[in-house]
Amino acid sequence: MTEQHFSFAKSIATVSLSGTLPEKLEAAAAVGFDGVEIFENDLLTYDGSPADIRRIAEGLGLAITIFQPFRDFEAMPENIRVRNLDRAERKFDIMQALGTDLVLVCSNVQPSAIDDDIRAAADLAEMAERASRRGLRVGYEALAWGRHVNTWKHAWDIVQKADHPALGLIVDSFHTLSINDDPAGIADVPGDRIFFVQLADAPLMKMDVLSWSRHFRNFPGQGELPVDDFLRAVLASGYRGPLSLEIFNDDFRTAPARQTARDGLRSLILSEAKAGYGKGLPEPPAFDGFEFLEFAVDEQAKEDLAAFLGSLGFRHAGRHRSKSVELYRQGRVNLVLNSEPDSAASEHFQMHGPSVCAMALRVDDADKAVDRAEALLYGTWRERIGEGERRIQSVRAPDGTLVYLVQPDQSGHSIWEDDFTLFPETEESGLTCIDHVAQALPFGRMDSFILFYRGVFGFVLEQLWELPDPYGLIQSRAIVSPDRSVRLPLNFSESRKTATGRFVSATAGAGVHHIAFATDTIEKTLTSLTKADAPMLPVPANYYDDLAARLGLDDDVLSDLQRFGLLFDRDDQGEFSHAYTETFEERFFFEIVQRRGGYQQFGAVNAAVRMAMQTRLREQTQIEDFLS
Ligand SMILES: O=C(O)c1ccc(O)c(O)c1
Ligand SMILES: [Mg+2]
Repeated sequence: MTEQHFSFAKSIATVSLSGTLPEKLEAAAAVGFDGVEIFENDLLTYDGSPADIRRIAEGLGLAITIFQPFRDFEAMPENIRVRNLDRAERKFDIMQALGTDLVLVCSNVQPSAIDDDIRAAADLAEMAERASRRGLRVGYEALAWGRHVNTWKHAWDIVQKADHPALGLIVDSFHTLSINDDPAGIADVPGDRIFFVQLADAPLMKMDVLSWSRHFRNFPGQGELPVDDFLRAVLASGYRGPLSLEIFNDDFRTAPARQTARDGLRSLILSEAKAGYGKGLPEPPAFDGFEFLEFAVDEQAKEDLAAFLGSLGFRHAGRHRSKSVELYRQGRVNLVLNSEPDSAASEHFQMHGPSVCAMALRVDDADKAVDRAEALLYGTWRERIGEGERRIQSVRAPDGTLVYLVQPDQSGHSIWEDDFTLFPETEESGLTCIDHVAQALPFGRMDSFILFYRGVFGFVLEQLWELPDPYGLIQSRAIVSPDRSVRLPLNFSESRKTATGRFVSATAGAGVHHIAFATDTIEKTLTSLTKADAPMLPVPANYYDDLAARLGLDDDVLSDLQRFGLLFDRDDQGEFSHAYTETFEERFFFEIVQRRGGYQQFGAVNAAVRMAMQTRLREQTQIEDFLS
């Protein structure tokens, strides 16, 4: 085995998972972790002995990698110093019962702590000496909010001053990266003097670092800290101990433990591979937009949706050779309506009603992408196919929906030519391709989806938006392929009454809640949609007054926008005009967009208007239904 293939032991702190202590251990073991950090609080609230935990862990094949934290120890006034050393001896007893040899001492946060590195070093040396007599070791970690010690370098200085073989350094990516401290120098610490490595990411937020750390950490790859740079520096030191996830996160505390644990292991596999270790991963594929979207429908929904799509200029372009599957097409947009009984689509329909059950992306190499998904523990799926039909590979997104990967075939045929009877072309309304597909996620699932799209596909995370719905806030964040041919805004809401919240309840889970089609001639497109009686969402006149004031638009530009019912946005890069349809059966809707210049956003400034209009229409319909 070459050095590059060295695989690190993978560990997770019990604080990262929900449940009782045995439940946490079971979840960690079930998904394949090698070890766990026992967080003292989880032990205190467990009504068994440390020896019981040791037995459970052993039975599950889990090592106890560390016991933590031991707080407010070093450089205290003399009377407390003696008490602290006694306290340490009691914790050593627990460690021996647990069967772990390492304890984490985090830097003192007490106001009474003395600012004296020599005292701190002497105290830690004394603790390490006592630990070593019992075959135990002590690791010292700088908390970002430590009273006097808050950088890895300062902690390392003290460890060097203490100069005891049973005392080493512990580094934690969050504490270093949250205060913008440079991890590069960790590469120069001798690897065997680093006793333990903790990894955590976090979204960038403006708040005090203690609250940020205690509530918003997430797994590497889910946040915005440069954890990869941190890990590269740490591994350059020669460290070969465990990599351990230590995540304090309010959502993780409530989410099912196995689901969280599996994401954690994925995140470690990914981090290790990016640092050049472990089994390695195939590169993500290159993308070329959406090949199709598939809707799960029954006979009635198929008829209604086909009529809706017809008003948007889609033509019935083909029928599957062996299944009850219809193709609607315009430009490069392919929409598939699947009512085949006994299929993945019908299963989706049973659970979620009429909705998008699969998304297909064009890639250069589907096999490679599926291999990468499998290496990251994601499910894959191959549907039964008829004679001579193309087998399309797919991976399962965190909500269970399929993401198909379509690569160019050697024959030069498209999947449509291979699997469908195609009908002659007719007139269209100028839609060219799918611009973006927006999804509504159940609350608390954003991190899982981000890890999936970033990890498997190498997508890039965009800015977070807070969109005011009439009944609550919606958080929205797009994730896009590096070439931007695939754009996926992801929305979630704490309130069940917002458009996103209602969608999640109505469809029993995550799903596509709108699909945006691109056009190069939006006014012509809207003219033909109006002629076809497409149910477009009206825009209130107030919107245009505000737009005029905000962007200083010419009167004739403004009156054109208003005439076609267009929303508008502009940034340094370019301009964006867009319009929405009404909602199909309270479920999903469509958007028509035109980008000009280098505009890359999604018109988030206009989302509030859209949601207010949707709410009004919905309430109107409810009243009419009630009266009729
Ligand atoms: O938030 C804390 O107190 C805390 C404790 C132990 C750690 O290892 C840590 O990173 C943070
Ligand atoms: Mg830590």
